[in-house]
Amino acid sequence: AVEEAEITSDQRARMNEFFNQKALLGSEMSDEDFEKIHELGAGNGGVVSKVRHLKSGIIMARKLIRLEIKPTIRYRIMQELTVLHKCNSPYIVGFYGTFFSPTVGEISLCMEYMDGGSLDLILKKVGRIPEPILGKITVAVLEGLKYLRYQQQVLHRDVKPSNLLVNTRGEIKMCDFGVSGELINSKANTFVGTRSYMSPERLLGTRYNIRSDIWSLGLSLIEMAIGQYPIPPPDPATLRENKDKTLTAGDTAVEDNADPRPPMAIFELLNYIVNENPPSLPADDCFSEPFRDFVSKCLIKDPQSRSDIADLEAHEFYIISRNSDVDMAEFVKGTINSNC
Ligand SMILES: O=c1[nH]ccc2cc(O[C@H]3CCNC3)c(Cl)cc12
Repeated sequence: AVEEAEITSDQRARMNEFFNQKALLGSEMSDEDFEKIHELGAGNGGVVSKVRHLKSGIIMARKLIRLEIKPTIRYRIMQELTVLHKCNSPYIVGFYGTFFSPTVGEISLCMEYMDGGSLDLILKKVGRIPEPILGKITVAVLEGLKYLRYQQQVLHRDVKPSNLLVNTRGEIKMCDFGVSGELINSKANTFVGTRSYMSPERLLGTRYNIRSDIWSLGLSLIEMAIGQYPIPPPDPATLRENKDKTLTAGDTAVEDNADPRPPMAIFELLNYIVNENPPSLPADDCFSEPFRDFVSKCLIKDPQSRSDIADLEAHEFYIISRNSDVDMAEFVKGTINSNC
């Protein structure tokens, strides 16, 4: 078995702080208990807003899940979501509770608010994320996956930059993992978007396991390192151009990294993932050899040969990143729009 993740006293203190907040909530929450502040993001079958819980004053992120489903299915989803009360880890976004709003016919998921937002939005702003920061993100995701798999017996199933959240305390947490079987089924045929972080074996319909989440981590790391979705591999010219474009003081958002090619049609893309070589970090100077090797071990196409969590936690890049002194809080503060 994998030893229970040791967490620092500081992390333990923050988790207790969250539990104390949660205790203020008392009974079942409902629609009229909240005041909407503004929208945070959308995706994975729901819209997420920054809200204030009026009685307690707690600021939360509220995800509204709109599903045209029978009450029996909805009831089962609500039951399965209560598992989230048990998911308490420094690497998993905190969960306040869930409730159903009959008026709007939606399930609400109330979660810890992360004031740095999701990494896809940060990536759009800064262009590319520096390797030392990606090292800390790697540690958080591996610890989070380990916690979900060995303490809660669930797989994430949707690792990607938009499901990785950060805050100005320097914390990195995962959200939107597949905890409810019913919710997974009811969203199964609602694939939207033009990109896939799914592993080749998952696209081929084979059983899903932890190594599929490892593939998604590898793909996400390359995307955050080079500043664009890495399939099909961008040509070296575009990469060089993106390298020069980083956020300078006072800049507004860097326009999307200019990949001149039209996006691949989704079938062509999925076909490419299954049949072509996996993406890799470009061999140019700005990525360390340990980082490149780590990512290549995550993106081995054969799931049997791909590294699993234990292999990766023994990898040089992980050990360097675990021990590195990176000011994540400063990085996140630097990405928050000063003019908003
Ligand atoms: O602060 C948050 N706390 C919890 C959850 C959450 C989810 C968010 O975006 C969704 C939509 C795309 N993926 C995740 C965003 Cl943008 C923020 C939060």
